Amino acid sequence: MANSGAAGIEEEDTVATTGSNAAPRVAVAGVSGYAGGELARLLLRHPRLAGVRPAFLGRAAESETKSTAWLEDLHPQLGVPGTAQSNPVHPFSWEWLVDSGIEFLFLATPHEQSREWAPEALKRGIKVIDLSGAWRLKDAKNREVYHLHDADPTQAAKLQDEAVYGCPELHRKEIRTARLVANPGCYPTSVILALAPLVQAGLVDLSHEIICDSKSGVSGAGKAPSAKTHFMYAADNLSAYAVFGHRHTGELFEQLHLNPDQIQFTPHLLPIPRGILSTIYLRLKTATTPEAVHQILTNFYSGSPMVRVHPAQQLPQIQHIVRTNFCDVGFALAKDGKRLIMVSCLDNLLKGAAGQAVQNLNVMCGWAEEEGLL
Ligand SMILES: NC(=O)C1=CN([C@@H]2O[C@H](COP(=O)(O)OP(=O)(O)OC[C@H]3O[C@@H](n4cnc5c(N)ncnc54)[C@H](OP(=O)(O)O)[C@@H]3O)[C@@H](O)[C@H]2O)C=CC1
Ligand SMILES: CC(=O)N[C@@H](CCC(=O)OP(=O)(O)O)C(=O)O
Repeated sequence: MANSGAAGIEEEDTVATTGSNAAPRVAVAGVSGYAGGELARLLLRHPRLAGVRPAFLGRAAESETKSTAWLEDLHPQLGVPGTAQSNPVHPFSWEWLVDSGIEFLFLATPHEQSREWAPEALKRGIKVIDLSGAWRLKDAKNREVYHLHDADPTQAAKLQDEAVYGCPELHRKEIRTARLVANPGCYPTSVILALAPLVQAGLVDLSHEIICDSKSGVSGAGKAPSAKTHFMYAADNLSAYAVFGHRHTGELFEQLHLNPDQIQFTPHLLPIPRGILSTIYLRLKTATTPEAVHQILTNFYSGSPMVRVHPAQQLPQIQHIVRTNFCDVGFALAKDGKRLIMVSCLDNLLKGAAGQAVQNLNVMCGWAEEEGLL
């Protein structure tokens, strides 16, 4: 799996290895961010990567922000900077990545940067798992919300066709052989995993709009402070935002094969650091029983270790999934057997971002999907 090595490169300037060549060499760009920090934590303790240290990259050397020398300066929870166990952060450089024999590049970077870097990586034979929204949407209309610019639109269109939406529970087979995996958005992961089994089974009465009411902790907005994430606004508060126009709506249309008349999505900012809870209101075409709904969900997720289906009426809670890679899915069915409320919960930085990205790496490498995530 691993490349043969980096001929002519100084030992300390490349990815540090500890002897084994069996593990692939992986790198994280955007490691100073919230999702990048979680990726670093997961990759450093991943059992399959024990022989080869992951590489961590900051911005390019010539960019305005100075790259920090140690990962542990950026994320002190990972250890003490400057010790034998600490990890260097390299300035972003294609030459360095190629010379270091990197095979998988995680992009925990803004959408525009990921749109530019993914083709560059693939050109150099490096597979990409992109955490941004840059490559998730097949329909150009849905993508407009990201205002992406392509240096080579023809090549970008080809790559967009090739990109695989990185929801292993739906696209495991395609992810296995993908070169470019577009990790899903945090909100869409929670909504899609709750709805897909029922929508795919054709059980949902789509003459009634599906209403998705989602609430996210503040880390969903990234580390850059803003008026919205300011303590004085976010604390002791609950607010709806991006009503009728959140950029994640396109992912729901495309992945659930629904149109704007059939599904409505409203996000809310919750005054907690991390976690998402989605409450989804829908109607079934014919009256059914809680046991039948539960059976459909458990059948759908029987081979999916990261989704936990709750028994009827036992609704998931954020406390139970925070700092885990699980998505918990539960439901309550009204007495009429038709009005159904689905509730799903996940950690936006894990199953909603870094954890799902590592899950995708596991699938691409043919490892057990949950490795390094339990
Ligand atoms: N937070 C979340 O819950 C989720 C985030 N995502 C996506 O994951 C990606 C990362 O998110 P998150 O960690 O929250 O974001 P942060 O804002 O916390 O971190 C962004 C990272 O990108 C780097 N960066 C910013 N601009 C550039 C640039 N021009 N070139 C290179 N690097 C750059 C930053 O470096 P520096 O420190 O130098 O500024 C930082 O490392 C985003 O695309 C986001 O949409 C996806 C799902 C959930
Ligand atoms: C609370 C909060 O602000 N959440 C972010 C979404 C999280 C995210 O990063 O999703 P993408 O990867 O699609 O950007 C938002 O609503 O914009």
